[in-house]
Order: sequence, then structure tokens, then C-alpha cells
Amino acid sequence: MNALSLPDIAAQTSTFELPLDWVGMCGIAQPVVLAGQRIATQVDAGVSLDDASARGIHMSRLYLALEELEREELSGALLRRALARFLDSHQGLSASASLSVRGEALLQRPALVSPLAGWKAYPFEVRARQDRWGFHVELQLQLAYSSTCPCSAALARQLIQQRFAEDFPDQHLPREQVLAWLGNSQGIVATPHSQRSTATFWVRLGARETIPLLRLVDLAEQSLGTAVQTAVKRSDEQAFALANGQNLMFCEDAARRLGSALQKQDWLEGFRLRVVHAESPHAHDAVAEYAWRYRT
Ligand SMILES: Nc1nc2c(ncn2[C@@H]2O[C@H](COP(=O)(O)OP(=O)(O)OP(=O)(O)O)[C@@H](O)[C@H]2O)c(=O)[nH]1
Repeated sequence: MNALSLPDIAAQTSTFELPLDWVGMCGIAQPVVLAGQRIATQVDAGVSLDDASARGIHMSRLYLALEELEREELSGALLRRALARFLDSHQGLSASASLSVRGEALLQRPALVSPLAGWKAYPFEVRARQDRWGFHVELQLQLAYSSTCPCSAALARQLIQQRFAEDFPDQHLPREQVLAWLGNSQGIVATPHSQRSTATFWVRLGARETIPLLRLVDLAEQSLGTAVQTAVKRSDEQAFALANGQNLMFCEDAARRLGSALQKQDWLEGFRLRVVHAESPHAHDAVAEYAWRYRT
């Protein structure tokens, strides 16, 4: 049997005449190049089916248009070309096309003090869409950091002051005794609570832009000051304790810091962010959100 005689159901007309918003494939395994690395991703690719009477789209054409994605660094221009192929291969059927690429980038991050480094995973999703309003591309990224509660820190300090007043009622303080007291959990009676926290970003990018994953990670981690670490020796842990102590943050503080840092960037068109502090004193989270030039 040759190809010409194969039945083609997609070419038939549909019994129910109804245009569809999106038709495509989800979870396609696809390597891409991002931040200079080859990364295994899952891709969702689809088009609108605007021809109400057409039975189906041509999935193989979308699938084959993805082949370019592994050949060069992921960028707005590359995604735009893939979407143009989606639409070119569906002329008369589809007016809009979209593509989303999900994966996890592994970036090497140095330790705070020791000469060590380790890998950290950054889940991301790049979403691109071509429709009658033009081309849009957005980077979603998630990263983890540590936050120490400023209220809990103040309450802990108050308890330490009270214990100090009880333990040293005299005006004349024996220096050695105070030093020993400071190094003892009977003196420093309380510690504030810290939590592993996450920041998620949805960043709208320019059309030709290379996907600035590393740039966004560096900017966010510098703004936050206490990104979670990879390889940690005691010297690194002590430096991290100091960084946390000097970097007390409510979720509102973290959202404001990130929001004002991102607003200054000329490589983005708008963004939304959400920070989640997985609080340890209770089983629910503290959450803050902020959006700038970002309409859903
Ligand atoms: N549209 C559509 N295709 C499906 C679906 N499930 C599986 N397919 C298959 O996707 C395969 C590829 O479809 P097409 O792109 O139309 O393949 P083709 O007709 O060989 O390719 P063209 O000649 O370029 O149209 C076909 O064998 C379809 O049966 C579905 O739910 N919808």
C-alpha cells in the first residue's frame, strides 16, 4: 500500500461544526539548549482549530516543526520560527499557535566560603504564543531561598535580654562569664524560626531575546541574599547563619525586594511574581504576590 492510498481522517469534514480553542499534543519529549546546556524537556504544542468544519489538525506537522528546537540556544526568535511553521502548515485551519517547554535547568552554584560548588535545579517553563495580537514569550522560573522571620527574631532577642537581666543582676559584669553565657544555649535561650521559601516568576520577554534564565536566577538570588546552598561545610553554614541573621524577611519584604529589582531591568516587558514562605510555626504558608506591566 503506498502513501496515497492511506485513509486520511483529518481531511474529512466534522459532523459537529464547532471551532476549537486549542488542539495539539502535550508532554512531547524534546531536548533543548538553554543556559548553554542540553536539557530534556516536555513540550506542549498546539494550534487553534478555527475551521469549524475541519475534522482535525495535522499533529505530525506540529511534531516535525519542533526539530529545530534542539539545534540552537532557546530564544524568542527560535520559538517564533517554530510557531510560524505550525501556522504555515495549518493554513485555512488555524489562526493561533502556542508552544510550552517545561524542564529543569541544573546550574552550578558556589559555596559561600569554602572553595566548593554544587548543582541546583531550577524548574522552568517557557511559553510562546502567536495569535492575532502578535507574538508573546514568557519565562516561568522557580527558585528556593531561606527566610528568617523578623518578628520571631525580635521576640527571641527579647527573651535573651530577659534572661540576661535575670542572670546578671549586678552592674559589674565578669567578661569571661558573659562570653561563656553568650556561647551557651542557657544564655541564648531562643532562636527565631527560618523557612525554606520559594519565589516563582512569570517574566514577559522581548521577541528576539535569548531566554535569560541564568540572568534571572542571578538577579533574584542576589536580591534575596539567602538562596539555598549546595555543598555546605561548617564554614559555609556559619556564613549562612550570619547572612540569615542580617537578612530578616517577611514574605512582603521578599516580594518587594524582587519586585523592585525586576522593575529596573530593560530586558523584560513585564512580570508577575509570587513568594511562598513555608512557615515552620504553623502548617500554612505566608504568601505575597506582585505584578508589573503584566496583564493576564
Ligand atoms: N488530528 C488528530 N490526529 C490524531 C489524533 N490522535 C492521533 N492522531 C494521528 O496523528 C497522525 C498524524 O496526523 P497528520 O499530521 O494528519 O498525518 P499525515 O496525514 O500523515 O500528514 P500530512 O500529510 O502532513 O497531513 C495521524 O495518524 C492521526 O491519526 C487526534 O486526536 N487528532
